[in-house]
Amino acid sequence: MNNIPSVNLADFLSDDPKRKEKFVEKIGKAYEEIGFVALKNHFLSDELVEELYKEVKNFFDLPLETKQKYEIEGLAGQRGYISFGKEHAKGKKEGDLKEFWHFGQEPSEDADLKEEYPSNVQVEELKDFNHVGMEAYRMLEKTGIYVLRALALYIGLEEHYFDHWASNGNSILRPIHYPPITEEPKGAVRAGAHGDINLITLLMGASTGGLQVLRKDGEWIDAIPQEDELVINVGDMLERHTNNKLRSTIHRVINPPKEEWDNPRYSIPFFMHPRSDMKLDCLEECIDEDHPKQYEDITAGEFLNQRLIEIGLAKK
Ligand SMILES: O=C(O)CCC(=O)C(=O)O
Ligand SMILES: [Fe+2]
Repeated sequence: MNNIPSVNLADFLSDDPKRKEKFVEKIGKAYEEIGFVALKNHFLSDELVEELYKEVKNFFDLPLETKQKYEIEGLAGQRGYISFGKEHAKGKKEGDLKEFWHFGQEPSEDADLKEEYPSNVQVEELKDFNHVGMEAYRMLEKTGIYVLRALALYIGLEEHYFDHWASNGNSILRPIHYPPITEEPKGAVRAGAHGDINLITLLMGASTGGLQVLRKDGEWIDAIPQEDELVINVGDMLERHTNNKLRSTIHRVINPPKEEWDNPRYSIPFFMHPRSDMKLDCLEECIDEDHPKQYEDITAGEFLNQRLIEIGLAKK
């Protein structure tokens, strides 16, 4: 059952101001309540999604020694391959039952950010892997910018408030492979309960099931979108910036029942980060007598570094 609200980006892009306004209200309310929506009419074509899955599956099918060539020390897991079991949810000791890849930002010439972002790691064995990944990256970034515009309006900010911070931001596209489960996982799960670090996450592949979201009443519910929908949720950076008005909801990926252990799972989240110098200080629009300021001032870069240490990807 699909328990998360579904919204249609075509409403936001429509010339009819009423449709646009309705989209803003619906997505804003959903993020105050459950923190997740399913989005239709994003900018990823079916062909691109299909090609990306093909490349991603081919990559994870490569021999482990080949994949390990692309696991590069000193990048805090921010680019290239991250091996099985390495990442764990904040506060949990068991590693998640997953291996993954990170594509990072390739900023436009005029953005003056070349020095700041490490280069992407190029997979020699698969000639289309990198360019297909980056094409999807750009379409997800474009989709995310519209979602952030809707949220800016909902909060009472100027519509384009996030544009500068999120375009050429430090976003990450993360294809994940959850391999078949071959032995009793002893406390480990495909993805332990966590909130995402970033502003918003756009997730492809949740239609295969396994993703669960923690509702305010403490109940875990399945979040299973239609095949053509992206699941989009608010992350900790946006929760913090909006002084808890928009919620970064805890979610997890559960292990399947034993008779389905043979089935691998693939999913592809896009973690939309701002530029590192964005201040995440609680917005004045979100502070009043009933909602006093909840967080210390911090930049996106500082917040990310703290969190990468807490989840096992960066060293102190
Ligand atoms: O695999 C999924 O469906 C979700 C993964 C996730 O929540 C994450 O990587 O942050
Ligand atoms: Fe997540």
